[in-house]
Amino acid sequence: MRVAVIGLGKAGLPLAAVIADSGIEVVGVDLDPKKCEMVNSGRNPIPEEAGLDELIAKHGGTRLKATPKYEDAADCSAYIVIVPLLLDELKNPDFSILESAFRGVGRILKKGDIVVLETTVPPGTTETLVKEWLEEESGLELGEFYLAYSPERIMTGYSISRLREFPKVIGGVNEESGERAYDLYSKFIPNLHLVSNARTAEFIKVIEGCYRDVNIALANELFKIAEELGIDFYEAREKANHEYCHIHLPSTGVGGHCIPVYPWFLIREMEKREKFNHARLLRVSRELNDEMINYWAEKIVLECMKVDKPLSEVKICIRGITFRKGVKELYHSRNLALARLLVEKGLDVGVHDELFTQKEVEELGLRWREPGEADVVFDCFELKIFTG
Ligand SMILES: NC(=O)c1ccc[n+]([C@@H]2O[C@H](COP(=O)([O-])OP(=O)(O)OC[C@H]3O[C@@H](n4cnc5c(N)ncnc54)[C@H](O)[C@@H]3O)[C@@H](O)[C@H]2O)c1
Ligand SMILES: CC(=O)N[C@@H]1[C@@H](OP(=O)(O)OP(=O)(O)OC[C@H]2O[C@@H](n3ccc(=O)[nH]c3=O)[C@H](O)[C@@H]2O)O[C@H](CO)[C@@H](O)[C@@H]1O
Repeated sequence: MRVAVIGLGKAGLPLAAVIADSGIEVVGVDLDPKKCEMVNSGRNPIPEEAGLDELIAKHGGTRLKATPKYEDAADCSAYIVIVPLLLDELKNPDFSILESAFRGVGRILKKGDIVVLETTVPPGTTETLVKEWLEEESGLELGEFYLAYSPERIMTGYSISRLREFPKVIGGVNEESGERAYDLYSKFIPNLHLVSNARTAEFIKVIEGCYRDVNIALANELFKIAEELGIDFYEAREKANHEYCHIHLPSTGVGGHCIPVYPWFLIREMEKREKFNHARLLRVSRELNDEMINYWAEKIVLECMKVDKPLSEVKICIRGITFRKGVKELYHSRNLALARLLVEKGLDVGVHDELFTQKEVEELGLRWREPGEADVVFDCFELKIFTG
């Protein structure tokens, strides 16, 4: 059998490599021809992913063949789709990338094939939109092909170990699809759980993100209260946490492609159904986390006011602009948003990030500054303000 993985990004490539490493032939379809070339020559385009270098060197171009053309995957019998789903400016899911990927699969779909979606989506997406796109494009009806959903639960940097150890759930749009998808995934995922249906599997992933967002909002709120009361939050947190209490870590807010996005799937769906009160906590948590940059900006300005210079001449350095430490990714980065907010306030802000070069920072429209050349340094990951 041959399996196609559609989308060789931070989530899709580790999955494709793990499937290939289990002995199955994989065709990776990605619109980016440069990425395909790299994979086929055994070079890993995601160097921060532990263990991926070895797998790509071993299977790239042999058991794992990458291509920008869907037609090259026409002789596969299983199609796993993992391309991004972003939010539009009104925070509604923008399905355009997913639609184009499924229409691509629909054009080469054959009787008996199985299709599995892994991208995080609003519950109900697989059984409605995805089914329609595939049926329209292939001329087949569900039953002639099988359709399921299994959320990707990796974390960039730890994806290979997560795929091999972390529990993974899978659910079909009907019973037969669920069973077939379970049999397929059992060949390369050791810790696999079949759930009632695709909608439940979709919900599981979304609520995991909601749990983190709400709990991080709580941690941020408690941090602010602790500061106000003159209490060391971290000391208190360490002693407060036990089996039944897990207070998360405070931050400049929640960034990345995942956690700030998923609550909106439920918020917008409840709004559509006019159930406004069903998603109030989710909405408030989003606001609290996004507003953390205002809290930190105020603290930084107060520190700048202690420097013996006019405020606009105080040299500030924002250290760390990625959405989390160690991952070169700026999507919804609150650290980057904080730097931009301080610039908008007319302050002399430079940034420093060990994952970026000066040129890359300048291309973002920001100034590069070494921490040693600043009067006030804010470390976005340590949440510490230093004076120079
Ligand atoms: N990265 C993570 O930590 C993570 C974790 C869990 C779940 N996910 C899920 O995975 C999804 C994808 O995330 P990612 O981090 O891999 O994104 P990414 O941006 O790293 O990669 C997406 C890849 O898809 C390719 N692509 C785009 N449109 C395509 C199309 N029509 N056909 C084929 N290829 C196409 C792009 O060229 C790119 O290589 C997310 O939306 C999320 O739902 C990601
Ligand atoms: C731990 C984990 O499995 N996570 C994954 C997550 O991965 P991720 O790459 O988005 O990273 P996270 O660590 O979750 O951080 C997100 C943002 O939250 C901030 N944060 C975090 C913890 C905290 O206590 N206080 C905070 O403020 C942090 O700074 C950053 O901005 O999403 C994936 C995609 O769905 C999921 O597989 C999965 O849930």
